[in-house]
Amino acid sequence: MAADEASLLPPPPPGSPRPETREGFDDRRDQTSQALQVAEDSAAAVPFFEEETSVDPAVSEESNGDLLQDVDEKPALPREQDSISAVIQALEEDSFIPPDVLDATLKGSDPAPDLSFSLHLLGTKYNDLVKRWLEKKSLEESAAPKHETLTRKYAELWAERKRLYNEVIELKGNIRVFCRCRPMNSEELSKGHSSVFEFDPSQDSELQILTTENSRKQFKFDHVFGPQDDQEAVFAETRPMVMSVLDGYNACIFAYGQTGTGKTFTMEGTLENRGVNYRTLEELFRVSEERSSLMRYEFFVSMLEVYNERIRDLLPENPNLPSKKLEVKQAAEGTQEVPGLVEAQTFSIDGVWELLQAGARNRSVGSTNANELSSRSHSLVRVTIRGENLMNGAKTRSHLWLVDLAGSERVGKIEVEGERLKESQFINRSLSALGDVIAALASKNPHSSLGIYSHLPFCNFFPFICWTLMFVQISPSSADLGETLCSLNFATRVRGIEQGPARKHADPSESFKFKQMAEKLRQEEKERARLNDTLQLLHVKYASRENVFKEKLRDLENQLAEERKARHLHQEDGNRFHNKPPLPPANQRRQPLGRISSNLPPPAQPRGSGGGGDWLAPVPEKENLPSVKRKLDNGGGAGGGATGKPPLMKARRILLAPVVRPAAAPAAGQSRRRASIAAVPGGAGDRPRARLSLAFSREVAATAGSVLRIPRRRSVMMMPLGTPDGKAGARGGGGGAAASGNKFSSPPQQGQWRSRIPSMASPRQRLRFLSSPAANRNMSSAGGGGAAQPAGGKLCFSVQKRLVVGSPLMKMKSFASREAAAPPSIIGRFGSAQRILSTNRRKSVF
Ligand SMILES: Nc1ncnc2c1ncn2[C@@H]1O[C@H](COP(=O)(O)OP(=O)(O)OP(=O)(O)O)[C@@H](O)[C@H]1O
Repeated sequence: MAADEASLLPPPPPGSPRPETREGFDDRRDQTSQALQVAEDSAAAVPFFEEETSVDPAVSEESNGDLLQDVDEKPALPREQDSISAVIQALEEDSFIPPDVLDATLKGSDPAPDLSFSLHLLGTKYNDLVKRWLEKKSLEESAAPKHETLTRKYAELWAERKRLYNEVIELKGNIRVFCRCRPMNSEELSKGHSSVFEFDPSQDSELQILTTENSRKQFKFDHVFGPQDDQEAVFAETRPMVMSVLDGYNACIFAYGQTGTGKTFTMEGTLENRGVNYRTLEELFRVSEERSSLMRYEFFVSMLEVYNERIRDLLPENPNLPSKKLEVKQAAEGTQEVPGLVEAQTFSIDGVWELLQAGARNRSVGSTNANELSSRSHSLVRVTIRGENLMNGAKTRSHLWLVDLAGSERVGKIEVEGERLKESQFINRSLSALGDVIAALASKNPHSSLGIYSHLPFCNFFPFICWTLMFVQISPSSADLGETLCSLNFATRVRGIEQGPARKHADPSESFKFKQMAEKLRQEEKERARLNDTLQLLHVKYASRENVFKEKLRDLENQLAEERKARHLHQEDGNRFHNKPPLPPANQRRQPLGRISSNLPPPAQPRGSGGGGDWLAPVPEKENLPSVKRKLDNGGGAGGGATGKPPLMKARRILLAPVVRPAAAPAAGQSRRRASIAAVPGGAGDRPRARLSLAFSREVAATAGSVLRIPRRRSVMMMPLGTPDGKAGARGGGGGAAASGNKFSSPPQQGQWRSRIPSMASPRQRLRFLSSPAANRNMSSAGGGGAAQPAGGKLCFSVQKRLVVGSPLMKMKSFASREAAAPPSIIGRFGSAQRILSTNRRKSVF
């Protein structure tokens, strides 16, 4: 046995009998190997392994733990024979063999030590297998949810990447224009032509054309490739756009330019310098391989040629048969199709080059003076990509058009005639149509171009194309300057059309200016909206307030009407006052004038020669009506003839009844405006005093529609109108003169009056009480004992109150003009309102 073979055997356990001879050892090794093989085979065959997918990891771990626990708990078997039985039983039951049982197989004097050793080895191996299997199963099951989460996340990220990628492509522009200038060829150099192409590689989107010796014309494109840029550099810029085709977007790359400027070189290239077509397919295969775990792609290549407005298949199934005529038709789902066009499926990049070359060989080529190998047809390669998402089953189908257009040179330059002239005309017409189609595409109404340019089939596909890349190929030679400028102008037009309102290539400073303007406009719009809202709110507020005011006005008018009505009734009642003036019902005493008027005395008889008798006659209307005023002027003036003064002005409110006013505040629902005059016994001194308590409500209607706010309650203390000797004798009109003198010349004191008279139910009761001897006694004692009593126990005074609203000075001036000699006495002032006592109107109260 070789040494290395011996090293493969496991070391025998300590204490185990070892064979002495090489032969014995070899036999034992063979037996062990056979036993191991049998054990492994049996382990592979037992259902234990087949059931692995149905075992719960928690349960398996638990059972594993139980097994190990059982091992610990089982007592060591003393006898070797028993241990062998235990091992065999464990194997039969597919359970873990306890290590001590295994060890026991080697102990003692076994008649077959090799068998014991083999059994031990087998058991150990078996235990290892069970342990590994359990670990593997546990790992698999714990990783399963993670695997699912990761797969889902991957799918989400992939979808997001796809969206962002295509968004970037869109932001870069749906139509991009690259310019490529080929190097000067030997013929041009030999003829001594100079290069008109100027290009700074650091400014890779600008080029300049020397139009004359001193002037240049600048052009800007998405990218400019100079003569030194190779095919790889060109494709590096193209690659990002190609990728979106795999995401299900249609795309188109076409080369445009004068004959011999390198269109075919850019698109097809050569074996050494493969062009865009080959590199694109190569890239598509590479990426599809990358995505193979998520997507499955199928690629189909078609090649066709448009020659003199006829479509020809460049990959016919049988090249020997004449090519059939193809047409672009609209499919049922609205897409454009070319029925009958061969679609060659390609499974790898290996066969693509051959395929492209075969198609290129079938192109209609001719020879002109401009370029011997110039193609007089448009060559189109269509790559169809069918994709299927392996996770959700979503399917996509997209086309990539790779177009090598015919030379764009003007007919006049090429000296052709006959068939060649016809070709040139077709070419020029189709190229001019291409511009129109692109313009329609850029004007966001690409469907308008459908069907009108069937001679350029890929134009019909433009509406379904997500993005387009145009290579404008130019020659650097001064001999081709005219054609170069034409091509560049056309490309500029294509790019300019696309730029329009698009998002790219806007001047940064201009865009910043526009952004600022837009921001300002937005702010102004916001402000305008805010002001509008405020205005609306004010309108609403104004409308609600107007309603409130209208309501108030209506209330006031109602009150005024009630007052008029009450006054009218009270004046009628006044005619019967000598008997018992009736009080209006409590609910009609809300208005102060109603209350006052309810106590009107009976009309006084004319006294004296003044004959002012009729001024006290019941006035049907308000006292400040013009008719009344005239009456007052005539009668009152005469009545007050003792002074001979004309009345100051119309009185608005007249209080005639002496009212004992309780100190308590008016109950809710009572009149808001009250005026009362109470004649009460005076204080110390021999002069009887009458206290006039004038209480005003908070609001006094000064004029219709205006409300004057005054303090809720005021009491005005006034001197009584009795005679200095204490006789408050009855006075007629002439008595007015006495009362108008110094009785009210000094401003009255203001103070709080507290009634010492028992509260009476009604003014009439109070009046009776005041007239009674008991009251006189009562008042006399209250007044200091020494006070003279009113004659006959009767109280007689005259008072007139006037409410003047407005500036006191103005009113005074007004009074002065009419009554210069006797200014009215102001007995109370509440804000801009004054209470004035005048003597030109008097009423006697008993
Ligand atoms: N960038 C370039 N670098 C090197 N050689 C170039 C380049 N561009 C064009 N050429 C060479 O110029 C010649 C004319 O090119 P090509 O045939 O591609 O022009 P074309 O525009 O396709 O002409 P046509 O309109 O006749 O098809 C070819 O020999 C080509 O190898």
